[in-house]
Amino acid sequence: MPDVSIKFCGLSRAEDVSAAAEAGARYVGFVFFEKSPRNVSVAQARDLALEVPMGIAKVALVVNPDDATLDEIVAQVPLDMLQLHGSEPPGRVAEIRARYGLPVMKAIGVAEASDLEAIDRYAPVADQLLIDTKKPKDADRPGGNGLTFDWRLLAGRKYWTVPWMLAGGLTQDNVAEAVRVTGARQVDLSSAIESAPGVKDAARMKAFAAALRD
Ligand SMILES: O=C(O)c1ccccc1NCC(=O)[C@H](O)[C@H](O)COP(=O)(O)O
Repeated sequence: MPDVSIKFCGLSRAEDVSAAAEAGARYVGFVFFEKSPRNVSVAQARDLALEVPMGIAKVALVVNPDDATLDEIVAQVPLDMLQLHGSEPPGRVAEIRARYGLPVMKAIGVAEASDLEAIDRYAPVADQLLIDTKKPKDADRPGGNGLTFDWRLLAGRKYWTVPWMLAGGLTQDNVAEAVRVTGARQVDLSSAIESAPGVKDAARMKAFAAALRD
């Protein structure tokens, strides 16, 4: 198994941060999206971020944010990256990257081959891409739905001009296969490390990391 970096997303308690660090996460994500069971306030995110050990990147996940929202988050929360998980067009991604001077990861939702065309549009304006399952029509959030997409869509893709992460329904049982099929060297997940919606579980984080290591 190659070395694969893990991002655990949607942490909301200090013990989640400790568990993520202990499991070997290289990124942790804080979700700013009111309809999500993982939603955190700016103050909560700040407290959590201050608990994150050096060397683990702190990522703020936002959905079609306006400048006022981002101004507040960036001013209050010590961050290493912004994750844009809405329908932000490439120009807005570039604008956010320039305005805040933070690396930006743009999420791209995939359900079919044509969705991959977005990779070429966003790679020039983002520092990383997050290739995630496309939001189902009836879902009330654009990510974190615990659903996979057809990984074979990425199988033949050799050239990526920016680093990328694979996401969408990854679990301790399927991640080795997902990495094998797609060639991903970074993975992101949320649902499979929860014991209930929004409640992270230390044992599941550990088991997921072990599945990638062993
Ligand atoms: O997790 C959320 O609640 C969420 C809400 C709004 C936008 C994005 C959201 N999550 C995005 C992530 O980065 C998830 O980790 C990613 O979609 C994978 O989630 P899962 O399929 O649950 O592992």
